[in-house]
Amino acid sequence: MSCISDMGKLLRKSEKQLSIASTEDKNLALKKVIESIENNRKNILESNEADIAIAKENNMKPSLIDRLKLDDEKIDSIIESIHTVIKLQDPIWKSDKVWTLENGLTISKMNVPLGVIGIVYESRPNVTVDAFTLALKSGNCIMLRGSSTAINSNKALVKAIKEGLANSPISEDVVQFIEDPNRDHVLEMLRANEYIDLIIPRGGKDLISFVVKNATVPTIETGVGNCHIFIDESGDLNKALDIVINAKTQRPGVCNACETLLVHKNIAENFLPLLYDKIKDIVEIRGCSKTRSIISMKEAVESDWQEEYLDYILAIKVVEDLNEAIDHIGKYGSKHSESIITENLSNSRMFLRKVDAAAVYVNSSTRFTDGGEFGFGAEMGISTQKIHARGPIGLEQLVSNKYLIIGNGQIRR
Ligand SMILES: NC(=O)C1=CN([C@@H]2O[C@H](COP(=O)(O)OP(=O)(O)OC[C@H]3O[C@@H](n4cnc5c(N)ncnc54)[C@H](OP(=O)(O)O)[C@@H]3O)[C@@H](O)[C@H]2O)C=CC1
Ligand SMILES: N[C@@H](CCC(=O)OP(=O)(O)O)C(=O)O
Repeated sequence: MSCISDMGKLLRKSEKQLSIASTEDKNLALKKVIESIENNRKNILESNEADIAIAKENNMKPSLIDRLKLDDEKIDSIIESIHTVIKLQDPIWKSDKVWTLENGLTISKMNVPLGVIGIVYESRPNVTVDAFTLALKSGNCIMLRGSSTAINSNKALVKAIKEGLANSPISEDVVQFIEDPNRDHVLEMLRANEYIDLIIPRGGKDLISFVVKNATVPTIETGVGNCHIFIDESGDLNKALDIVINAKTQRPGVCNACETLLVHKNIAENFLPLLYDKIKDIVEIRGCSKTRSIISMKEAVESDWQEEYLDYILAIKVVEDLNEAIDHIGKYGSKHSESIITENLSNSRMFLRKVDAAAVYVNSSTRFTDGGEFGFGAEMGISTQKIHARGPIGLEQLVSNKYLIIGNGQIRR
């Protein structure tokens, strides 16, 4: 028997218990997991050091090592996320829609768990805990398949989660982790309709296209982030500087970092030298011909507009106006996060309405597209598709519904 079907059976067995667990029991289980992460902190950090050492040997780039690395501060923030999810309202067995028909039937639309969720995710150990936490609070069991590059960290975190659950009213079987890095198991997950109700692929282009081609289990796709910032003619240049520097350099290895900057032609000569001065020592800049007529730099070619660098590289294009910026984003953007810097209300409205993306910003950094930042405690991924869930996937997106109809003998005529 394969590891997927073995795990699938355990998950299906635990599903019923978890789907009807009380909020108190789920919160208690999460508190026990927090205690256990604290108790396992040293082991988690040592295991992460092992992953980092291997990543360095394999020449993983620094921006991606930053994504993989855990330290005390990151463990504290993982724990903080669990605390936040504990405080959030339980989305299950809640209804915002109850009505009575003329024949006296009362119908309630109730939130219920999806069942078993499978997630395939990138080299980011915090996702192991975030995904488990959101799944548990929303009454869903979860099968975790993290990146092989984070295997030691993930094993240590799952050990801590299971130890916590063992001291709680919720079975430790509600979470299953695939330890074998063979990608054949991913394919098996994608087709395990008997055991998995929803797959969330969280990663790059190759993963998403592999999933789209092969999955028979329903999926919510997350997507790459080719995110833009457009500095409009009326943009406040001080705000623009802070926002661009934040969106490019705070964590360049993540999907909501800015990859291309679009600058209105009427402010390009003022703005570009200011920006260049601030970032030239840390960010490689590639520009269109108009940008290069203001500052000398490497030429941006067609592939630069398409690329998600996930690195200290920024492409810059000078545009005629708002419409050209919106068209460029429509052509090259990945429908993740897009921002306009403007003091012009009608341009900000136009941008908000016309740009088709999961998160559209005015005068702020694209880095805010994040479940934690949005107040969801954590995120299962950021959906860039429109069906069912769009943007950061939190508790509210991890539910299905069920209609409850209460009568007193009605029949249909
Ligand atoms: N919108 C969102 O929510 C998010 C988007 N992203 C995007 O993800 C990308 C970064 O992730 P990256 O580090 O490249 O992660 P990858 O896409 O390389 O890997 C993610 C996971 O998928 C697995 N995987 C990748 N390709 C395949 C395949 N063909 N078949 C089976 N399994 C596969 C990996 O396994 P293994 O590593 O073991 O080979 C890993 O577990 C960026 O583009 C980023 O923008 C990332 C996170 C969130
Ligand atoms: N929401 C996260 C980014 C999403 C994410 O995990 O992306 P990535 O680091 O590309 O795997 C954040 O703001 O840090």
